[in-house]
Amino acid sequence: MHDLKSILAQLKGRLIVSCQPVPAGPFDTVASVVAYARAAESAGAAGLRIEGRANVAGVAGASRLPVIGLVKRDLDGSPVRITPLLPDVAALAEAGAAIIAVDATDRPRPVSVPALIAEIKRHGRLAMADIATEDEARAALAAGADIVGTTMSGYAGPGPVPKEPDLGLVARCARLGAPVFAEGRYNTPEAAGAAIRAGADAVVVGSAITRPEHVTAWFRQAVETAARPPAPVLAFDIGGTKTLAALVAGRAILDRRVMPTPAVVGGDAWSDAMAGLVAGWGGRYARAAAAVTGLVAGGAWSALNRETLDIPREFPLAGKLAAILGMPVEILNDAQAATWGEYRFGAGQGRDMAFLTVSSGIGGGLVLDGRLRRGARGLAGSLGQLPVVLPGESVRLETLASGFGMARAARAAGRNGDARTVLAAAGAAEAWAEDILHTATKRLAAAIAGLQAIVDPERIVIGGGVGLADGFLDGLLEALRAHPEVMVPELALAELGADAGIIGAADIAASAP
Ligand SMILES: CC(=O)N[C@H](C=O)[C@@H](O)[C@H](O)[C@H](O)COP(=O)(O)O
Repeated sequence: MHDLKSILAQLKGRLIVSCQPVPAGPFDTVASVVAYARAAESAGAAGLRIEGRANVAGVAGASRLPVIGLVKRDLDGSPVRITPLLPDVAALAEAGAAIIAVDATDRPRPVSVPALIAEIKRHGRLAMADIATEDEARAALAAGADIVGTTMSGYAGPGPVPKEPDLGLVARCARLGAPVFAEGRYNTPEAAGAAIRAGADAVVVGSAITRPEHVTAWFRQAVETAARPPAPVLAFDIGGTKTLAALVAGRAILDRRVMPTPAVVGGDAWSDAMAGLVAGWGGRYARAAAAVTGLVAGGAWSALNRETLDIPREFPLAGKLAAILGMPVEILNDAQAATWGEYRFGAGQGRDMAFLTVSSGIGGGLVLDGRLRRGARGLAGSLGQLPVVLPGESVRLETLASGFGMARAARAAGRNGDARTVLAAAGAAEAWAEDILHTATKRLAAAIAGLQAIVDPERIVIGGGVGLADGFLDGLLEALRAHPEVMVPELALAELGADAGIIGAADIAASAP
């Protein structure tokens, strides 16, 4: 009889190694599976996950660790592969599995999940339910499962398999109160540790330890992608007034075309205009990207400021562009794309950095630990949206300190002209303009000091037509003097100018696996 409590106590907070060689590969023998199991045991693993009756019997005879047994079958008429049939349960129990894993996803199957779990219990073994959703976990527990495994997350739906493990599902299942084993794509020690912190009782790791073919492919792909000479990428930059298309290789722009952004975004006329803009470029690129004004999250595009561009709510831009171009299109916010461009090829190379573009509006982005941060809603780094509380009102930083904001202040002072006029007049020591510049830079400096306090980047890169104009950086540095020295960042001017967004977007698409 296998005692749930003592086996779970043995596995609690420990590593379980799944020894499942690539089918028909050089390690797909009982002897190799046993060798993997013994190596895992000698290195301190607390449990093993083994596929197939013969492998389970071999490992049970060679190791003292508890074995999670399963049988994979490819059935006609059902996508369920992990222990879908009742006779396999008996065979695994007889071979020495202490725990038997079954696919417990809500999909067409020959034998119901409750019937499989009852069969496992009948043989006195523990039932591990491999699920993909919290609802499936609830149903399996209600049917008597002893352990929930997040094994099937990412494999039971229609979409592509994600790269990262599903820590959110681990956390949600942990709240159900039953033992949870995190499993599936825990490919690094960091991810495995994160699973325990998310509430997992144990972590099952397979490919990263026992499938050298997979690990080799990960490294090969990373090395070859990094070594590849930059192939041209088609990139769009969709702004409030103009839409730019370019063929980009690394930081070089090979070709470019521009058109006014159509007034109505998303209709047939817009699709035709986008297709027309890149007509004749077919065959010159194999990847595509778009940097856009507004918010981007999960392939959808939304307006952040309806005055800049009136985008239909949650517009499926990635899908629409993919249909026009006939290939997947990476989409991202334009300021975040420019941040990545400056990080890869410009003033922020190789360091934790923030980027701020001060032009008609104010946008921004963050690169931390070599990764562009997009944020849960696509907002990360949007410093222009920072609320500024003034007596009696609350407005956003962008409304006050951007090019439009400075031009508005000039009109209020009875002057004509845009932000550049203000900067030129301030340079000539005209008091009215010095006043406006001082007010704008003072507000921006406060936000920048706040950003330094929150993120503490090594460098903040300033770009945008206003940010790069003569006199602006000096004004900003002057205004920063009012803040404690530790909150005054290292500032640098952007190096890629107006092309930063299109270069950054193209590079993100180029470096995807
Ligand atoms: C979805 C499915 O069939 N998963 C299988 C379940 O046993 C195995 O192929 C996985 O290797 C195992 O879950 C461990 O995951 P990873 O190899 O990602 O560490």
